[in-house]
Amino acid sequence: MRSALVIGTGLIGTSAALALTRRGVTVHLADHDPQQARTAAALGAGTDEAPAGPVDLAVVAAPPAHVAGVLADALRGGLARGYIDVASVKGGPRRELETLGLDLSAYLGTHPMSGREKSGPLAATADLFEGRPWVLTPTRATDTEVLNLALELVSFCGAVPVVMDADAHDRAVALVSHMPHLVSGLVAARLEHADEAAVRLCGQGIRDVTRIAASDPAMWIDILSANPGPVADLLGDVAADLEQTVRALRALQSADEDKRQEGAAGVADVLRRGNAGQVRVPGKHGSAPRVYETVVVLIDDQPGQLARIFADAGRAGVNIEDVRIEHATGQQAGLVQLMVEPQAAPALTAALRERGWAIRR
Ligand SMILES: NC(=O)C1=CN([C@@H]2O[C@H](COP(=O)(O)OP(=O)(O)OC[C@H]3O[C@@H](n4cnc5c(N)ncnc54)[C@H](O)[C@@H]3O)[C@@H](O)[C@H]2O)C=CC1
Ligand SMILES: O=C(O)C(=O)Cc1ccc(O)cc1
Repeated sequence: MRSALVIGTGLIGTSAALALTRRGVTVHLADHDPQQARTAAALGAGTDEAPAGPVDLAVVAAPPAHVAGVLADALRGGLARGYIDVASVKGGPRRELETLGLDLSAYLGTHPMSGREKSGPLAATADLFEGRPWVLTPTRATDTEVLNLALELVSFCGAVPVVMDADAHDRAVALVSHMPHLVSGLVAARLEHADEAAVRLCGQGIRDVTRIAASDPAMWIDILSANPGPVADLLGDVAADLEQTVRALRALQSADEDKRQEGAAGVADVLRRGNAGQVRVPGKHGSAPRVYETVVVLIDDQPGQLARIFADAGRAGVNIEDVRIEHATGQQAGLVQLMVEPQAAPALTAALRERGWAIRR
């Protein structure tokens, strides 16, 4: 691929454009808000000048509700040899395009399974898609050339291609992205009017559960509007589980010992099923889930502390697989959780202690 046109230069479009530019592709940037395209160009994602002729690949990265319209205009204008979109839902935009009666052989619906809770070009990074699945939904009518152009883009972005049927994709993302998003929002909503004294006690658990609730509501209304059925079905299942859990907790308040035992069994059941589901969440780079040991280090909230810990871990020959930081409420201190292979944990603990770090259990 030598040239590309990215239409919609927000988080996803600009991230893809940055990755393509780094691989030597000439990238043209367009957005219905020209300021967004100018910002993306200023970040080094390409040029906001229109291409002189058709490009190899047009990448439509506008919100889902606009995808079919933007694609239809691009197809009619003959702007590229191949056309893809990156919208979070795949069935709706394809059906919309089909009703317009266009030849869709040069179009392929795709979805990179990577995002952030921030939007716009300033949140973009060239490595956003690295190691993440990128779903491709070809049909029998899809040109092989277009599929190959999309595979080249996925490879330039360092992502892992996954081929799926569009509707199967929409059911899958309802389960792993859309329904969890709403549940995260529902949990976070309980904090809106909570006492400040309670909110101050927030720890890593609630931070993990509510992180994605910080996303842009406008974008998510678009996504959920394009996939309401599968999300409602799953949320209905969650609601049934919630009702059962509330009944079990009420039983735990009972004076009757048998009722209390029934309640404990009900709560234990939901926790056990949660454990069974959680271990199925893939590890980083989409590999099988791994169980790491956590080494916890107390740090002062000062510049350079993390870099020093990583350097000390590197000197001890230990690879840090993952890292989390928990900030101590109201204090200039934090707890750094270093996730490492279980056999590496004792060596890391010893090496960090020797270098003066305070290790916590
Ligand atoms: N945010 C995320 O985490 C992910 C989003 N996606 C999908 O990527 C697409 C873009 O999302 P983001 O980059 O997050 O949104 P964003 O809000 O950062 O960027 C969207 C851009 O599209 C532009 N735009 C809106 N209507 C347009 C139109 N008619 N023509 C041209 N440009 C138009 C906006 O001005 C904005 O610059 C959406 O379809 C979304 O479903 C896919 C994976 C992850
Ligand atoms: O970060 C997360 O947990 C996400 O779920 C990000 C995300 C958001 C939207 C998408 O279409 C794909 C991925």
